[in-house]
Amino acid sequence: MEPGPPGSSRPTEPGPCLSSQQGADQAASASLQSAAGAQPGRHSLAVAAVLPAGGCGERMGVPTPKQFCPILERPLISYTLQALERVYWIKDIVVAVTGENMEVMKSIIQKYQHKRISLVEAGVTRHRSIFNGLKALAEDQLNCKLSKPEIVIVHDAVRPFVEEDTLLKVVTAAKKHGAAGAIRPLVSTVISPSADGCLDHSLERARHRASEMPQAFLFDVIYEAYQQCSDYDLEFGTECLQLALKYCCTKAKLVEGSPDLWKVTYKRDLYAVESIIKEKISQEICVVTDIEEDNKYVSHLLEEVLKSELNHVKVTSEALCHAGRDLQQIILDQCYNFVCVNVMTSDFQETQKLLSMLEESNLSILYPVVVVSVHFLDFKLVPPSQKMESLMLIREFAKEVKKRNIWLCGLLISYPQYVCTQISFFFSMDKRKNFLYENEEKHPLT
Ligand SMILES: Nc1ccn([C@@H]2O[C@H](COP(=O)(O)OP(=O)(O)OP(=O)(O)O)[C@@H](O)[C@H]2O)c(=O)n1
Ligand SMILES: O=C(CO)[C@H](O)[C@H](O)COP(=O)(O)O
Repeated sequence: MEPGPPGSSRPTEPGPCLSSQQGADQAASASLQSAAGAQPGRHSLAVAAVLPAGGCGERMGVPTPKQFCPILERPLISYTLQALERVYWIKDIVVAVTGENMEVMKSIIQKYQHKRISLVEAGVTRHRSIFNGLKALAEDQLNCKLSKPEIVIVHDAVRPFVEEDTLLKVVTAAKKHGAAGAIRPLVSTVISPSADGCLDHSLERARHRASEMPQAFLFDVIYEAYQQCSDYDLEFGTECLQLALKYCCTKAKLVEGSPDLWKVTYKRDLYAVESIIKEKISQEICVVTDIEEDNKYVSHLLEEVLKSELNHVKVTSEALCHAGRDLQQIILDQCYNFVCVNVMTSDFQETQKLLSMLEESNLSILYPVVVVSVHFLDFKLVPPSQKMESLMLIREFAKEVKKRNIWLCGLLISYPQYVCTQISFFFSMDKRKNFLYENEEKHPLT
């Protein structure tokens, strides 16, 4: 393991930023994006990623290496893999893991259905792990199913919140400059102690930056740098961009990254990751209904109420008709919260259709999906036995789909009063996070 500087920690507050990318870089980025968009799967620039995941997480102080620590019951590395594999123009993702954890990693890939992943044996330091990943991508490897990319992204397995936009920026800049990396402003000032433990000198904070990940390189540049670098570099180095500079005279372009790019290092970082994930999956609600005019009106009303009450949440409404093509897109885009309206039918048909679509999509393999099934009944006309039946029916569905990580709750609304009732109900949607994760036992079934 590479030694880190004593007492180092990640920045927690934003500071002064470097100016944004030059116009030329933006134009190059746009052209990469449009090429990718215009020709999915036939993108001319071959891009692969190497993920070092062979550390033991000493600073975290828990027996499980941090990349395998569970966040909402799913290992941290699975979130990072998801973030990368969603970017379709990344062709291969090579993950370096220790022999000891190889089987664990394989089972994670299988369980969460990760795609385009190849595994290599990690080295004893991060640089050695990265080098092993690069070797697997180099074309001189015999019997290798991987092919040499033009650009390689290097990204730590323990930085789960990398966005496509950032990846695109570093890849575009690497194509132009040979190397590129994400940076963040420093929060604390960096000082140099002398041998007697006293201050030798202090660096001017505004002139320095924290180097984060992802980084990207022309493959030939970084592979050459790793082949040439000394054992000392491999043992104690912490900066890939520096290797490209030192051994290939390639000056990396520095790209401003987002605050979420920090490296999970200490135990408290796991709590931060969990909060961010909960926040992210609470940001969108889709109101689903069928094509009946009445239902359209109701869903529109719900949408309006939700929008006005939850102004930080994106609210969409979709019809469940014609095999729900639009809805399928919403599911593909990973919305995890649904309100399903059943007005005309008394047997939760719409909800059942939605549940089938969700189950087919495998969305809930990655995160819990919440479905609120709203059912309008005119209680004056409906006998109590039918009310009970409806309640029992949805309770049974709920039990069944819970096994597949779908949280279903039902809301029976007396039709003549439904407008008032729905308003009070949607106030409580704001509490989705707490409702989901903290009050598991109180899962309401109205
Ligand atoms: N021999 C190693 C050491 C580290 N890494 C990986 O490099 C990334 C960043 O390293 P770091 O945060 O230092 O991870 P650890 O070495 O696991 O942590 P610590 O330094 O606290 O022991 C992590 O994804 C880690 O798994 C690796 O692939 N091979
Ligand atoms: O942030 C970095 C980017 O250059 C570090 O090099 C990288 O994450 C290594 O971490 P560590 O030194 O803790 O192994």
